[in-house]
Amino acid sequence: MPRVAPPEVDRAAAARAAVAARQARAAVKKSVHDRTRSALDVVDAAWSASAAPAEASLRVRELLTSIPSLGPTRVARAMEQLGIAESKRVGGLGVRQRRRLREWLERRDNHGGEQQRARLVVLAGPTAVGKGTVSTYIRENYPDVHLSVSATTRSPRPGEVDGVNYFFVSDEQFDHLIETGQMLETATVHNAFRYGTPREPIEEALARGQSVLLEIDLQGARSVRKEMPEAVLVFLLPPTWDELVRRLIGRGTEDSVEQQRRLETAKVELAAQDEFDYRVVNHEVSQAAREVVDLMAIPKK
Ligand SMILES: Nc1nc2c(ncn2[C@@H]2O[C@H](COP(=O)(O)OP(=O)(O)O)[C@@H](O)[C@H]2O)c(=O)[nH]1
Ligand SMILES: Nc1ncnc2c1ncn2[C@@H]1O[C@H](COP(=O)(O)OP(=O)(O)O)[C@@H](O)[C@H]1O
Repeated sequence: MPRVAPPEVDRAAAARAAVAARQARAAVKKSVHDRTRSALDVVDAAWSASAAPAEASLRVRELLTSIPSLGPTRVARAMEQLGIAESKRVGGLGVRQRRRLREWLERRDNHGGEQQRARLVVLAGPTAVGKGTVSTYIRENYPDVHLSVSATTRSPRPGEVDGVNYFFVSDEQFDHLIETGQMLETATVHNAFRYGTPREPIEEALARGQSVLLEIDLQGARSVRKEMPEAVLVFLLPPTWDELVRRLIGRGTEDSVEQQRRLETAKVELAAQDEFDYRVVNHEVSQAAREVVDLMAIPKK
């Protein structure tokens, strides 16, 4: 996307923004909260119509290391997760990079600047409610969340990439993964193929301090709860039953017999929603995604 040249500088606003920039660079006297708010001001100022060179030319790395509690290593890791190159300046951020950076700073701020405890969140819900859509949104917009990649014995659909959407394995390979203790949970879904969650990438992500999202079926959610009681279970709900039916039919990936079968299963699954810690209604994808990500930050009930 071509970058739009910033409109002419408004002097008063530029001066205000410059103050915000100085604050962001100033000594580490202020609280983490204040510093995080200043950093947010700088990000906004660099992007506002009145962008002043002071904010725009500041490197993101410098901006982040100006926040106490964020050392160079943590900053480098955060920038990698946020998809921001090491040398990037605040004024040179793309729209999505800026949004991710803002959200990341906002979330840190909401938790008093402390590195939040990494959480394992399980997202389940009836067929076609939008689990895949919400998870994809989270993968693309919240890069500091680790999305677990499941193994499955089903074949890839057009456009699906091995290692990104799933690890596509044979029945024998799936057996081997189970026998060697590499799976956190497995289930046969829709009476068809086997699916399972590899254990090691999850443990590694949690050890790094990264929260993890599993998008799995109801049986899988129950197994994870047994194995890891500290996991947070989130049930994604459709706004209405009719909307669920519309989404299933609208997706057009199943024939009408399979659709009926899945809707019967959906009724059973909806009846299990009380087993979950939280319910999120998927009215709108970005909102539902945010609600799920926010749950990674609050203590388990
Ligand atoms: N238990 C379990 N279920 C999974 C896992 N991965 C995916 N699933 C579930 O398997 C079901 C089928 O997924 P998929 O083949 O992508 O088809 P779709 O849901 O029809 O798009 C969905 O309900 C997923 O939530 C896993 O690792 N474990
Ligand atoms: N919030 C939403 N509003 C409208 N349509 C949605 C929403 N979330 C998902 N969808 C659509 O509903 C269909 C089913 O979503 P999908 O992510 O495949 O469901 P699941 O993974 O739960 O089976 C898709 O066509 C998707 O584009």
